[in-house]
Amino acid sequence: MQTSKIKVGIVGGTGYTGVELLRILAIHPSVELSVITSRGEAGLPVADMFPSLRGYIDLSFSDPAKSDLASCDLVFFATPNGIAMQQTRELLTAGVRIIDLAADFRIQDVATWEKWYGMTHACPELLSQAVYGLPEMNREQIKGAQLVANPGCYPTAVQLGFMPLLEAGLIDPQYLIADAKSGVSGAGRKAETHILFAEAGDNFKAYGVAGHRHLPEISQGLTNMAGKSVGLTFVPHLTPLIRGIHATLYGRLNKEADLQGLFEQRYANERFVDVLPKGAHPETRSVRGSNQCRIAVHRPQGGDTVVVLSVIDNLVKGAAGQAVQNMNIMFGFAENTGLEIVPLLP
Ligand SMILES: NC(=O)C1=CN([C@@H]2O[C@H](COP(=O)(O)OP(=O)(O)OC[C@H]3O[C@@H](n4cnc5c(N)ncnc54)[C@H](OP(=O)(O)O)[C@@H]3O)[C@@H](O)[C@H]2O)C=CC1
Ligand SMILES: CC(=O)N[C@@H](CCC(=O)OP(=O)(O)O)C(=O)O
Repeated sequence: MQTSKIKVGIVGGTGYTGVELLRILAIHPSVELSVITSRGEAGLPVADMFPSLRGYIDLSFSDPAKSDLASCDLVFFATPNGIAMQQTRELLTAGVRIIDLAADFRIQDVATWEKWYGMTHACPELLSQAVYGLPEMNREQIKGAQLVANPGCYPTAVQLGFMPLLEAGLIDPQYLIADAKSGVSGAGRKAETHILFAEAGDNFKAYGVAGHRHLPEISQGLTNMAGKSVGLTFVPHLTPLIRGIHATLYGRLNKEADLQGLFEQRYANERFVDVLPKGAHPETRSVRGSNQCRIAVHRPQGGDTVVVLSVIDNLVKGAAGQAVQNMNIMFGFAENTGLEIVPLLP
């Protein structure tokens, strides 16, 4: 159990997951924020860019190339894929622990990673020591980890929804369907045409049906849960929400079971997974701004198809909140420290 404050750095403080980390860490009692980087905004007070943080954060952005990350106890990378891996070896050698919110260390098989991410991995030798940071699955390994790969947003919602069923061997692992919808903040803060208000507003579309880079990440996790290979169809959609992911998951039951009881029991001790009463339909706004995943399990008309509904806030349980949950576990803080956030309504 760590008693003094830890020094924390954030690489990528101007993006959506970066500012969400700042919102949560600004009032975390065991954290002293010491570095927040931006390549383009070095020198600018953080609160000038994000007035929501006025009175909470006095630091200015610093240039990542000139920042003293090595003096931190922990560095979060809230950067695009392929950035954290360039500095990981050096930081780990300096004794700094790392949580990467991007995908550099999420997939254990380097050939699979290189195929889906279209780049050469800078430190494949470190993959075996990276722990996949889904606490509900890997809590014990996260405790001792120096390097945590924070899960993707869709992978968090999908894996938490399928986990009880696959662990119990209740569904055919070769026939899994994840139909998932994301808010636009999932695409990040950079300017891109498809996320302009006039393109994404009042619109709804699927994308990446032929193959999205979260497919191998989700398949890897589901394979570990099932103990055998899985067949997954994953279809993401873009919705005109700012925050939120809604995953509708389908599986084929291969034996009778009390599904409601199974989910309630599996997540009974999980602070951030809420199993709703039988027949409920979780809404994205019931988790907005919070680290909660809310799940409901259905069996339409009592048939052999199980339908799981899983909602998260992509920026919190799908990114920054889960990263702080992992930090709390790594440093021996109570797992919910800084994360008791009531969702925002309406
Ligand atoms: N948005 C979401 O819902 C989720 C995002 N993620 C992942 O988290 C990571 C961050 O996402 P998000 O915050 O949305 O992205 P943004 O595009 O909003 O922000 C990216 C940040 O990275 C910084 N950055 C970009 N290139 C570099 C570089 N070469 N060196 C250092 N810093 C750099 C940018 O800062 P500057 O240009 O000022 O230096 C910016 O602060 C991504 O890997 C994303 O896939 C994961 C789960 C959910
Ligand atoms: C709506 C949207 O565009 N979502 C992003 C995924 C979210 C994300 O940030 O990807 P990681 O979790 O891998 O980091 C996408 O589909 O590319």
